[in-house]
Amino acid sequence: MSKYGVMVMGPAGAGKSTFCASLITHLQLNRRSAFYVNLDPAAETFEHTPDLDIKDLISLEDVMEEMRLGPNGGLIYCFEFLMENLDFLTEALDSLTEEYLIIFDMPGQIELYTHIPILPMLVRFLTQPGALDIRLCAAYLLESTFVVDRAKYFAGTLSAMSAMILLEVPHINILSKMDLVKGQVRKKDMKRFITPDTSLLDDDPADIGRKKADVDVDMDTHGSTQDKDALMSGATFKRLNTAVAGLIESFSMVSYLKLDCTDEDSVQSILSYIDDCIQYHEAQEPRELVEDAVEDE
Ligand SMILES: Nc1nc2c(ncn2[C@@H]2O[C@H](COP(=O)(O)OP(=O)(O)OP(=O)(O)O)[C@@H](O)[C@H]2O)c(=O)[nH]1
Ligand SMILES: [Mg+2]
Repeated sequence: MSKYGVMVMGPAGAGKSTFCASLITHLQLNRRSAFYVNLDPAAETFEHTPDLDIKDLISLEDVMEEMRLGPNGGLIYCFEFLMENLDFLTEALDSLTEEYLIIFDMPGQIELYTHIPILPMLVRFLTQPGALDIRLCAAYLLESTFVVDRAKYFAGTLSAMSAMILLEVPHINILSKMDLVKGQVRKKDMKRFITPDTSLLDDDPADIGRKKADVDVDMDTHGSTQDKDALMSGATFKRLNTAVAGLIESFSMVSYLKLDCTDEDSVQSILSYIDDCIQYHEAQEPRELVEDAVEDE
């Protein structure tokens, strides 16, 4: 029996857990079954209680204390431990029917998506035919506020592309928290972020619908604007960004869907893409026909 799932990934604070919560609420409202798997050993609070929580296997706090590791090393240890104890996943997921959408809420440490092979191994295990056989879609979230700093946006896009190449499963990229940039970036300029446009690097920030002064104020919240300007405007930095953007363009793999978790239609639209990617409805249709027939009697 096939199972269906989505793995929600992306950098820290991108809105992964919020998206998982919105998705579950939306599925419940539409009488669909969700199975929520928290794979973030540091996550404390949830809008929906996880059906399976990695913290029941191992907690990051314990690992950091007992192994004397920092948060990133601790997280890698937790995932290595999970890979040695895959029964933890098999026992919980094996009996799920094709009705369920299994939602994996992942941690935000970027190392997990770029530096080490643990995630590809986990995905291979979850999707292996004859075993759990989950039809899995990866959803990679990037914060839409990154569009005010093009270097950050292209770096984030590169990490999304890296995850796509590493995981080798159907993949959608999502610009999250769209409500935060509404009215700040013109629609036609937004299109250039939806499908990355390298010429963005040649523009002045004021040209894409925001004043340079506003962007500098944003930067100031993360550190000294003066220092940042000096560091981030050098010719070498520009060449690096152009090379990164050129790489992204030459692969031509990444484009984004827009997500605003506060908008039900937006969540539905992303869910439709996920359903299409994993062909969820193909397995459900015969069941719905039978139900309709019973109702008609
Ligand atoms: N305005 C707005 N805020 C959002 C949205 N999605 C998430 N947030 C906020 O962004 C912050 C981080 O959201 P999380 O869902 O915890 O992000 P995460 O990716 O799970 O974070 P980590 O698990 O720590 O990597 C929270 O304060 C959320 O309320 C959104 O669509 N709009
Ligand atoms: Mg989270």
